[in-house]
Amino acid sequence: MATQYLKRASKTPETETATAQKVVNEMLHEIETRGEAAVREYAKKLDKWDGDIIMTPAQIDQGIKDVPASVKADIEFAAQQVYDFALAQRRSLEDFSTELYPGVTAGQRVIPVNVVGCYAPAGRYAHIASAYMGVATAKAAGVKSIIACSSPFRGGGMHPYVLYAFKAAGADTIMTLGGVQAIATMAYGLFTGKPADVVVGPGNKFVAEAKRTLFGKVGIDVFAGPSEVAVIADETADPYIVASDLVGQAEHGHESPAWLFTTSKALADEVMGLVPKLIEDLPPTARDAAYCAWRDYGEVVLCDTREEVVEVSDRYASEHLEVHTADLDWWLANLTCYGSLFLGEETTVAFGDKASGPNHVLPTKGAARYSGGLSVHKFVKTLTWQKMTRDAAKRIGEVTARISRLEGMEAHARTADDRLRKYFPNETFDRGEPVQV
Ligand SMILES: NC(=O)C1=CN([C@@H]2O[C@H](COP(=O)(O)OP(=O)(O)OC[C@H]3O[C@@H](n4cnc5c(N)ncnc54)[C@H](O)[C@@H]3O)[C@@H](O)[C@H]2O)C=CC1
Ligand SMILES: O=C(O)[C@@H](O)CS(=O)(=O)O
Ligand SMILES: [Zn+2]
Repeated sequence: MATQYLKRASKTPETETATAQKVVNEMLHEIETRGEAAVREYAKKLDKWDGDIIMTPAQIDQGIKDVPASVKADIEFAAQQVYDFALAQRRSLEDFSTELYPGVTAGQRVIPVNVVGCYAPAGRYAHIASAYMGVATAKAAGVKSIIACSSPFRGGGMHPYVLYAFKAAGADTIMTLGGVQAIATMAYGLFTGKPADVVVGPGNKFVAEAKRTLFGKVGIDVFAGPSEVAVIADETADPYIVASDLVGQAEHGHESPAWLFTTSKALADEVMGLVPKLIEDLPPTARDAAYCAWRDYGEVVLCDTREEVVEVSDRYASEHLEVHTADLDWWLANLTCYGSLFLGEETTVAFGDKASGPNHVLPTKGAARYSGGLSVHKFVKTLTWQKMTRDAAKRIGEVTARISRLEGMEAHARTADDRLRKYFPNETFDRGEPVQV
């Protein structure tokens, strides 16, 4: 396969994993052992926060009192888009029952989990959109108790717009806590007495590792760490728009990969020329992040054919994937690994990040090979049930007894025997040879 790296990264999304895991394991051990006291210590040490953890209604009102009406309107619009998309997802999931064999009825119920924890990051930027991405989706799923956490913003309390977004989307409890200590608090039910059944939300490498480590004790949405973007572009693409979209996501942080996969050398050359200029033109926080991200993680891959591009792109399984090419339907039909797909120049990752509707909490580090992003599905359980008539137990009971004995499981077999004997005392059945060992 003829692929050529016109720019190769010195780091991969896995580069920082081991360091983060070490920090997270130590913190989780401390929090598991010493509980709320350890959480308060980390909040003070890492985020300079020693105020209340759970916000009272009066503190919430005070925190949002100066949010301008126009900001409220934008947040409400975007939160509604996310809620409506999630509600459409919820409606696509149906309870059903079916007769599998005469007299054997089985079905599924789709029901929400009881308690969820939603995290919205606020280290480098105030992630207003992440606040409604989690909470509005949990609300659409029908979750009764939604606990929301975001870190104190730059040494102060919770950012007022993040707070407003939590409240507008319908959070029941709001806590001023960031990072590992927030994720652990929600998972263990510290301060609230309500351990979350599922903890969701994006975050930096520490947040993502904390969720990964706690998975099992608590459900999680997906490994949603430092943002990634990939753009697929052919000779029909606009190099300026492509470069702008790569830089648009590289501003997330030092560890945010931006990848270009293309069949056009001319386009690749133009984009590589433009990206540093666009980065140079950014304000300081964004410039610093995007500069390091492009330097360490940026890649440009040139392929001969679009089939090769699909292969490369599926291997990277980027969190966000934009396609700027002719024949968009072909790409939609052929690409299989991405967190969310943005087809055509008219849409862009930022639209999905903030306001279009499909969720922006998405898989990173290759997790898109096996999972999509946050959706209503992550907040519901598909539970199965069954019942049967006595007549149906005849056939099912016989097969069960025989298979149980073939497995060496005599006690299982006897539960079937008992029923056959009780319901059909005058009949004989082939129930297999009793297990002797
Ligand atoms: N995959 C996805 O769906 C999304 C990912 N993101 C990503 O979320 C991330 C947000 O990161 P941040 O701005 O940092 O906010 P954050 O809220 O995730 O992290 C801030 C917290 O990190 C903790 N922390 C900082 N340094 C630490 C250290 N040395 N040891 C232990 N804990 C430490 C602090 O407690 C602080 O509260 C970005 O990487 C962004 O790309 C954002 C939105 C969506
Ligand atoms: O990684 C992501 O999903 C982010 O790009 C979302 S946001 O830009 O932080 O809203
Ligand atoms: Zn983004």
